[in-house]
Amino acid sequence: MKPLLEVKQLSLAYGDDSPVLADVSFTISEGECLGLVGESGSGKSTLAKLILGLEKPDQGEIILNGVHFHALRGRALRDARKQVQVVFQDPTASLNPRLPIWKTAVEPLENYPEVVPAFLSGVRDSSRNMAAVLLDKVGIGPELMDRYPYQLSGGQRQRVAIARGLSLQPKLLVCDEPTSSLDVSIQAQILNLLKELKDELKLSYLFISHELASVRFMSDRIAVLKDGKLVDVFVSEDLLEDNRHPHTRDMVKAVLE
Ligand SMILES: Nc1ncnc2c1ncn2[C@@H]1O[C@H](COP(=O)(O)OP(=O)(O)OP(=O)(O)O)[C@@H](O)[C@H]1O
Repeated sequence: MKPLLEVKQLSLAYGDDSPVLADVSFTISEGECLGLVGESGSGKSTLAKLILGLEKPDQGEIILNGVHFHALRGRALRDARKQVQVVFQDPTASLNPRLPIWKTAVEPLENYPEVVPAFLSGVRDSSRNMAAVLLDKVGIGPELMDRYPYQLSGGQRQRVAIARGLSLQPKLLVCDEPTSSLDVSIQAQILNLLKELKDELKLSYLFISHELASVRFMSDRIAVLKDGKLVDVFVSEDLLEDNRHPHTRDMVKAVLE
């Protein structure tokens, strides 16, 4: 399958500290979900920030659809940015408390008036109608459209954040611990929703979590990050194989115990 994202020998250190990421390389194909798992502090969120263009690497390259991301400037950078969107861990922090949720859902489309996602083609002239379609995709009915974030449950807020992430019909959605702030009972609903949306909209995901079970459920392949280095990359079905890296085996053991 064609690589959508190529990450090549990425390294980053903050100041004189030891590197947060060292020589990290991987690819994500079109339509693939790559799970990224690692302990707290292993560098997962930093890697996400690099892919989103929020940080610059000291060394290495990020290539999106054949284009070198960090070489881009101006309009070309703006065009590339819309292809990669993100859903963060805490929807309360990522939603504007002063906006009704329908406005938050379509905000990115206001910054990119030229973008017409296929699923919004019939309603592009009305922000409110676009919001209704988007929110419906994530299971938020029109009766909730005018609510503010504080009037929703955590799971509903994360659904709105997902709607916003999808609004520009990105190629890649970076999901950075998208269920970690939610009740266990709600986590499975959000994972199922993300899976359905991935198939429906033919998205690729970088799915980041410290929870092996969620990563295994979501991902086609799994990459294991330890102290800023990728120590293991494998297809999800091979998680329990004998030839896994010792660190991966330790993580599996910890879950089973
Ligand atoms: N802006 C920064 N300045 C200095 N150090 C940083 C900065 N951001 C992250 N770090 C350090 O980089 C390391 C990796 O952090 P990162 O947030 O990427 O890890 P993580 O795997 O996402 O952890 P968690 O699962 O706890 O979110 C940590 O030691 C962190 O303290």
